Amino acid sequence: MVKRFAKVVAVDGLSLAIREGEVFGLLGPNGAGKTTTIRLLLGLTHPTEGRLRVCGHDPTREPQAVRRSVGYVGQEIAVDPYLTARENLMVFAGLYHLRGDERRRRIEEVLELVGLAERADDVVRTFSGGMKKRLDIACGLLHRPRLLFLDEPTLGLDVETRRRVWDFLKGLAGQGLTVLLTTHYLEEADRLCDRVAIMDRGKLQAVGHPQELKDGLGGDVLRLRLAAEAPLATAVEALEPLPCVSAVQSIDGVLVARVRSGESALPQVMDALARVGIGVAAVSWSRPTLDDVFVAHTGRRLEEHGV
Ligand SMILES: Nc1ncnc2c1ncn2[C@@H]1O[C@H](COP(=O)(O)OP(=O)(O)OP(=O)(O)O)[C@@H](O)[C@H]1O
Repeated sequence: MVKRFAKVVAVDGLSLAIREGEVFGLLGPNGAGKTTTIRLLLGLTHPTEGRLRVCGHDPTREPQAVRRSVGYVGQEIAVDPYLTARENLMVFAGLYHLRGDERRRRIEEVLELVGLAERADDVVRTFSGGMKKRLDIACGLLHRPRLLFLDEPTLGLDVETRRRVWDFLKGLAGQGLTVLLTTHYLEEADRLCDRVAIMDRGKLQAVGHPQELKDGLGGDVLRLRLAAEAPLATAVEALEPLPCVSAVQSIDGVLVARVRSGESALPQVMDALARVGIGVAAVSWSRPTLDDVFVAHTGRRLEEHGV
């Protein structure tokens, strides 16, 4: 599938199949094409090339059928802070043409599901960030969708609240709902998603279970901060021929080398750098992270972290 805007190819040859009941994450930096992908799936914009199907329907030709089968929760909190949780849900129920007993039943059902039944008649202004997000999600679940789209579900939430939202989303998926979310938080992709697709500049770089993607790199990742003024290109050239180094890149001023074992490679790496007169200011190594997977595919980092 391709989506081209005037000057930008927002989605470039994306091919994906999401499985029923999984939490699937689209992971990538700003501008990677994640939101555009969700807008395509919702039928809010149409592909320039290619076709897609959502719950058996073509969003371009049957947008109503797609919208009946899916729920959408945007980046911004959509609920009105001056209404109660129940009043907010009444507004959304109106959008879905739910009336009378059916409306009352569904509202009770989603309030239970998101754990807000006891706060149903409190104004949203008094809710925590996580509670507001859960109410937002409740609005997206009122029409009992099979698939829920979440655009950056924990953007701007603190770490503790973020974890609580993850647990809650895992619980929903455990009950059979399929969840497709976008994120640029590595930890979110790692902890929450059954599978992730790493996107960059509209292109799919890798798809798989987070652990599988990390294991795919093999070995350890060695990070070296060189002494001031040391030429990174020379350092890369010095390490490339070493048998213990399977790949080496300079990323944001840090030398990143993939090695079988950090501990055994380190002396050889230090020797090779010393031979070309390069000093090392700091060293660390670890098992690969999803950031390393991103680096391996794009040559850039998704998240900042030091050595
Ligand atoms: N309506 C539009 N018109 C022109 N360009 C667009 C439009 N929508 C998106 N783009 C461009 O397409 C690219 C992908 O944008 P998109 O919003 O899908 O990325 P994203 O991964 O969701 O990023 P973010 O995390 O910032 O939301 C960007 O370069 C963006 O500027």
